[in-house]
Amino acid sequence: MIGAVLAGGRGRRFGGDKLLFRISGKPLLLYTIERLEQAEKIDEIVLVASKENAEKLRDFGHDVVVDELMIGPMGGIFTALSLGDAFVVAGDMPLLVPEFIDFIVERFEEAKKPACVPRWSNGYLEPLHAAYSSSFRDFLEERIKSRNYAINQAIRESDACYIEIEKLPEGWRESFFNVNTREDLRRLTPLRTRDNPDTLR
Ligand SMILES: Nc1nc2c(ncn2[C@@H]2O[C@H](COP(=O)(O)OP(=O)(O)OP(=O)(O)O)[C@@H](O)[C@H]2O)c(=O)[nH]1
Ligand SMILES: [Mg+2]
Repeated sequence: MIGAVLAGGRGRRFGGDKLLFRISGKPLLLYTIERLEQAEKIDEIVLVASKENAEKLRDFGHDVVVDELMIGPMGGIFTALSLGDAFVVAGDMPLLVPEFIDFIVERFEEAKKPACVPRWSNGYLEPLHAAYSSSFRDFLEERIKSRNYAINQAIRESDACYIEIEKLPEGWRESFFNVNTREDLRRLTPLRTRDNPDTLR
C-alpha cells in the first residue's frame, strides 16, 4: 500500500514552513516519514507537495507528486489516489504509531470499502490518518467539480468503513497528534523515546 504524506500546506498557524522546521536537528517531516516507513503494510511513500515546495521535498528520498489543486486536504487526498489505493497522513504527525497504521490498512483490505477512517465516539473523524481506495477518487472528483471541499462530509456521504478509536489501545491515540503551532512543539518534549531518546528534553 502507498503511504501518502500531505506536505503542501503553508503552515500559517505555525508561522512558516513547519515541515522543514528542525526539532533536534531533524525536520518535522522526517519524523513523520520515518514512522510511516516502520509500518509493515506500507511499501512505498509518496510526498504530496505544492508546486512551490516540490523541489525541496525531493531531498527526502521519496517520490514527490505535485498537488495542482491546492484546496486543502481533499485535494491532497485526490492527488495521492491518482497513484492507487493509499494510506494518507498529514506531514505534521511526528508520533505516528506504525502498528495502528497496519491495523487500519488491514481493516481496509478486508472491508473492501472506498475508505476506512478512524472515528471518535462523538462522530469526529480523522481523515488525515485513513486509508482510501482509488475508486474514492472518482467520488471526490464530482465534489471538487462542484467546489464542495469538505472532506469529512464527503466521507460521511460515502460507503466508508469506520474504526472506533475508543475501542483501541489508548497509546495509539498519540498517532493523531499534529504540530500546528509552535506551542504544540512543547507537547513533544516528554514523549520522545523512540526517535531521539535524549535530545528533545
Ligand atoms: N498537498 C497538500 N497538502 C496540504 C494542503 N493543505 C494542507 N496540507 C498539508 O496537510 C497537513 C495538515 O494540514 P495543516 O495542519 O492545516 O497544515 P498547514 O495547512 O500547513 O497549516 P495551517 O496553514 O496553519 O493550516 C500538513 O502537513 C500540510 O502540509 C493542500 O492543499 N495540499
Ligand atoms: Mg495539522
